[in-house]
Amino acid sequence: MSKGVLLVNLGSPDSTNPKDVKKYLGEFLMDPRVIDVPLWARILLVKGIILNTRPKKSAAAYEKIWWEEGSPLIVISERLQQKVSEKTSIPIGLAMRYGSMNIKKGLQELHDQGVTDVLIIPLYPQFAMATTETILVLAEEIRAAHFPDMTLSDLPAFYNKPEYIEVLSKSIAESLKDKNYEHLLFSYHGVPERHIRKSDITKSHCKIDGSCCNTPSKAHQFCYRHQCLKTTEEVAKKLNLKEGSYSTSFQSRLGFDPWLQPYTDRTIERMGKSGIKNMAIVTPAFVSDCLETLEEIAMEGEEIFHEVGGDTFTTVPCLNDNEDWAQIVSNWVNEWSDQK
Ligand SMILES: C=CC1=C(C)c2cc3[nH]c(cc4nc(cc5[nH]c(cc1n2)c(C)c5CCC(=O)O)C(CCC(=O)O)=C4C)c(C)c3C=C
Ligand SMILES: [Fe+2]
Ligand SMILES: [Fe+2]
Repeated sequence: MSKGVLLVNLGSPDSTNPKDVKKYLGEFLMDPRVIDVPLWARILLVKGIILNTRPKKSAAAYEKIWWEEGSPLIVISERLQQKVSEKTSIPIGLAMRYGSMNIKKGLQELHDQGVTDVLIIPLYPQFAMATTETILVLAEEIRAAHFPDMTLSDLPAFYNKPEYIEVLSKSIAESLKDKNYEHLLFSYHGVPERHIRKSDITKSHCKIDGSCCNTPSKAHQFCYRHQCLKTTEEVAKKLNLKEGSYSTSFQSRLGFDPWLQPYTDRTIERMGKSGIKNMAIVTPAFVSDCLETLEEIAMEGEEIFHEVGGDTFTTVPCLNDNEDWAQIVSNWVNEWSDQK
């Protein structure tokens, strides 16, 4: 058995050209674990409605954050891959769930290096059907069809691992050390409430109310809401944040169904209106900065805050290729590769 690792992130379009953005969004939004409605309804919604209007708008947003080397999410993921490779002794591959750098290519590259035993690391701290689950299901389908002699295992969600909480807390503390802020908002990517109920393995625990996520349950192994709230709680403990000086919200909703609440844009607006002049925001559902952090939060979020009278709006960068973070991922890889 020869071991290797595949880091997997979400993906980005090949360029900011609306045609490339349309192709990418088509693949992403036709995923039944992202837009989880019957196929006919998904085709109607995605191909009939969303893809006729959204690609142009999204392309303009990507244009604002795109780097000379390409998509920030991909460039940052490549930098992390490089650092992890330097700290480990087995092949470290990188793939994206959607777009050109796909999982099949990633597994093929590892296969070509003689790897037969692969650890998949979904680059998401919290489990979600639309992220971790879709990666693992697709990877297994590809393995069965193209690499039958390979074995796959995966790193579970790390939302509450002490070493992750430690590095996240340290990076927040460092980026806010000279900043003046009255409130720290933890903004996570949202999901439709329906996704939480679907992922409930007990079929009865998740009520999406004030208490279910704080009541111990085996449902929490796959509950995105519980895991986001837990990440906030653990970081708040570590940083000694005072009750009331921080809160959690959910961003990036799409469509008309209820998504996890409170919504980030409305929370920012409410904070400005309530007289908060200086706020800071951190986005722990993302390990790499991307469209959703660089444009939706750092640009649009700041604009909303200023419109309602806010003064300073500080965004904490994601962990990206932070040395401590690369070291933690490398430690996870080394622990796994040292197992018999
Ligand atoms: C943190 C994990 C993510 C979850 C959960 C998630 C769910 C989810 N997303 C959409 C729709 C869109 N997301 C888009 C961008 C995007 N989403 C994530 C992560 C999660 N999504 C990332 C990292 C990114 C940025 C990619 C990049 O290239 O930088 C977009 C595209 C941009 C836009 O038009 O706004 C869409 C659309 C749904 C429906 C969903 C469902 C649970
Ligand atoms: Fe998303
Ligand atoms: Fe819950």
